[in-house]
Amino acid sequence: MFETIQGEGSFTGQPSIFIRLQGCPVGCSWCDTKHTWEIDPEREVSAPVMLSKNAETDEWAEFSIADLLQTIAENGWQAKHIVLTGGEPCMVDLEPLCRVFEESGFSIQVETSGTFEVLVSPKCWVTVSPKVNMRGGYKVLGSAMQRANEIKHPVATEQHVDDLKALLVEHQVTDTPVYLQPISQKERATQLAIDTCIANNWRLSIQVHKYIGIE
Ligand SMILES: C[S@@+](CC[C@H](N)C(=O)[O-])C[C@H]1O[C@@H](n2cnc3c(N)ncnc32)[C@H](O)[C@@H]1O
Ligand SMILES: Nc1nc2[nH]cc(C(=O)O)c2c(=O)[nH]1
Ligand code: SF4
Ligand SMILES: [Mg+2]
Repeated sequence: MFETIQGEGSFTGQPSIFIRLQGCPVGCSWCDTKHTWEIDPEREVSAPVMLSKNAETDEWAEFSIADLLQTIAENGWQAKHIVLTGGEPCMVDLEPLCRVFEESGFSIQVETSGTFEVLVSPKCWVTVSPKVNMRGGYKVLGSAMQRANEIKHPVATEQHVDDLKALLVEHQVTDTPVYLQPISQKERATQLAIDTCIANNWRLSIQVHKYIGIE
């Protein structure tokens, strides 16, 4: 859990509190958070120890919703926007968490692969980053594509663009904003994303935090 600037998608630039949930079975080869994949019982630590970490780690801790709110208050964090990410946050029913945070005056956003049912509050902003043919064998759910407030697709090859176009047709998505996000700041991927955004009237998401060296 950390406070930073949202670096992706339509909330780019928004001070945000990130809550990174441990665990993801989707298996994207280029995933930039592979340390979140396994929930290894031997890597469990206490909540205070988890919060003291300032580098990527495969350690994890259990937090109650009250613990999360207390952490925000204790740190004096001023952001009013919460980003639930991971790992794959939608392996959990996030609705109770959304409700408590919204009652406390926060807006909520979830970053998901769309491979699990999206259980969130009606007001939660849902960013679906659909995954096609990843190692874990999961498929993007139509219900996630329909619920998406934005679709953010990582690209490095023409195949990634074709995969996205096929998904948009399959799930009849026409009005949702589409972002292309170059995979791992590669120059060719960035050029492909720029050209494809212009050709399709889509938007570009360049993971701003990685260019300015923040979390
Ligand atoms: C690490 S994922 C966690 C949330 C969820 N599992 C998902 O995939 O949306 C957060 C975002 O980072 C994107 N992402 C992961 N690795 C990336 C990389 N190497 N380059 C660009 N985007 C990446 C994902 O597609 C997703 O939009
Ligand atoms: N600054 C910042 N913005 C982000 N937007 C989505 C992220 C993620 O890992 O889900 C992320 C992240 O890790 N850091
Ligand atoms: S679904 Fe998200 S967290 Fe899981 S492997 Fe893919 S990018 Fe990483
Ligand atoms: Mg990230």
